[in-house]
Amino acid sequence: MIDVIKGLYEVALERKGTKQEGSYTCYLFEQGLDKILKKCGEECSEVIIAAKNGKNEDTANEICDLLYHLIVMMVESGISMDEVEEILEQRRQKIGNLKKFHVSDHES
Ligand SMILES: N=c1c2ncn([C@@H]3O[C@H](COP(=O)(O)OP(=O)(O)OP(=O)(O)O)[C@@H](O)[C@H]3O)c2ncn1[C@@H]1O[C@H](COP(=O)(O)O)[C@@H](O)[C@H]1O
Repeated sequence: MIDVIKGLYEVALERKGTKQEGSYTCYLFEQGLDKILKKCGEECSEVIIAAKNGKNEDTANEICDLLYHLIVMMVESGISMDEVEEILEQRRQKIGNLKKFHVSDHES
């Protein structure tokens, strides 16, 4: 999966650098960060609704929409894949992340 995501990031970077006729990614970059963030918000809500509806195929599709728009947002904001990967890798070293207040929230 990480290779597909990295590939998508590369395509988005390319679209940011070179305008291409009929490209939805170029359209998003032209519209700017606010539009991209709006789409991230919409797609996030659609993931939640699909998950709540319990149809995994629909949810998986919405997750793909969200991932795509997050990647466009990363490119627009200048956040690299390596940056995110490094944070995920650091977190992977840590276990036992449940905080005490989470436990008491759960119990109450
Ligand atoms: N993964 C995606 C991807 N996921 C979703 N979408 C588009 O995201 C849009 C979301 O649909 P919506 O109905 O929410 O939005 P809309 O009404 O079409 O547009 P808005 O006016 O709301 O912005 C659709 O047009 C989808 O086609 C994507 N568009 C592009 N990609 C990838 O980007 C690559 C380059 O695409 P182009 O930039 O179009 O060449 C493609 O090969 C894909 O790999």
